[in-house]
Amino acid sequence: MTAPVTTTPETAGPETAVPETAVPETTGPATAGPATAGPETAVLTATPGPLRIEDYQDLAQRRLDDQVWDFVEGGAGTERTVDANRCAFARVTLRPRVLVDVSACDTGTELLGAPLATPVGVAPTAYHRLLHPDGEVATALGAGAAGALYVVSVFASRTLEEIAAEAAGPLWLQLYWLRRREVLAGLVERATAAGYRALVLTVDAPQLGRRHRDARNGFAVPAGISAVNLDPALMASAHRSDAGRSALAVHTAEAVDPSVTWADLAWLRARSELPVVLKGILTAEDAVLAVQHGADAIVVSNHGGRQLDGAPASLDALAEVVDAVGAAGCPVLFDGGVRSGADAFAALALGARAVLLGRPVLWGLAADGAAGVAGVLGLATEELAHTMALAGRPALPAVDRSAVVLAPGPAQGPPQGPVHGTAQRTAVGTGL
Ligand SMILES: Cc1cc2nc3c(=O)[nH]c(=O)nc-3n(C[C@H](O)[C@H](O)[C@H](O)COP(=O)(O)O)c2cc1C
Ligand SMILES: CCCCC(=O)C(=O)O
Repeated sequence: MTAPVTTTPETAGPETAVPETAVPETTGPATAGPATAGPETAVLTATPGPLRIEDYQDLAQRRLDDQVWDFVEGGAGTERTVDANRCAFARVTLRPRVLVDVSACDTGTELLGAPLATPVGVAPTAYHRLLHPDGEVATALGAGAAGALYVVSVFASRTLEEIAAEAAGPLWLQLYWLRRREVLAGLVERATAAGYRALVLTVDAPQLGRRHRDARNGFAVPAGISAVNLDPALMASAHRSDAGRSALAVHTAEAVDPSVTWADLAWLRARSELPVVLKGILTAEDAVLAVQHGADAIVVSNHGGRQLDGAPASLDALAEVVDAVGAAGCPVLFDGGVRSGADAFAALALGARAVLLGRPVLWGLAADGAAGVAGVLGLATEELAHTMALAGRPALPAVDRSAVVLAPGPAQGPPQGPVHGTAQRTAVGTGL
């Protein structure tokens, strides 16, 4: 279990006095020490708060135990799809226009009827109490402070009602198709009553991906943290640690129905008036089927490379899906590998209406609870506005395909050998 967090600044050098703690006021500027100091005065150089989203990753890694770190960072199989998500952003070139009035850049948008201050939102991720004692309530506070959409995971470790009570912005509920339909129906009812505004059905996980890090770690959800919105009887296997296998994989196999098909979507539709969003679409064929089956929105996603290893980078699938739904007017959201406002800009330019952050929000949460979540989302939004200004696109409708070139990717390379626990990933991408 992770202790409540105070942020330890980067060490500035052996002879430099570093304050004990410096809790970042979200992304506030560095407070510099005295500019000059006499020989008898200690030189105080406070290090800046996080300047890039990956700064939160560093802070999070220092706070999390190795197993939780591996659960967050890891992906399926060789993790080549995890890598592909990031590498795709390194193939983006931005095409700036000049002499455009960019004195005010507007990141505001609208999604399924809700106005949003930013098109950068929170992707559904499980068990936030692994990262911070307040769990999803802290995430909701952070998302609300940033004016961002928060998609709550069905595997949340706080109740849907607790989360809703603290949320200042719109909430959507992500669902897996549970074998026990009455549990699924109950969740839909509760979400509707608590004011959630859409149901997001994740369709890329009929089984959990083969996540070698979690299997090696015998990763299980620690006692005291659980998916409290599910029947406790459903949770036993998620807590049982066995060397060589992931308890989450066992639990998913028990809880999630792999036989669900397009035809079942009518059942969900009939249960609720809420819009239904399908998350995990990567092909034009499925995008067309989604529209035909009445999806109100689609999330282009490969689950952060945690499901089908070898699936395309999300960014490479985006234009195909946008083109396929084109005239239907079904909004397309995007996730996978977004680590900066420039990355968000690229996905928006390729046709996404909004982008969701998965791991970065968890880094912010681990680093500094609600303030860390607000910090990550605020930083991404600030960087997006900055990119819009320098690219000469002061509003989101102007962030269109003329603003980017995405060079074709190389065929994905051969596996790069075994994935080791707490492996370091190479940072690549547009990185502001
Ligand atoms: C620790 C972790 C837990 C996740 N849990 C869920 C989940 O419960 N439901 C879901 O649909 N996706 C889940 N995802 C996938 C995210 O919603 C999202 O697709 C992915 O993280 C986006 O990629 P990114 O992490 O590179 O931003 C999870 C991802 C991570 C890293
Ligand atoms: C049983 C937890 C599954 C959550 C999930 O979707 C993920 O870890 O990617």
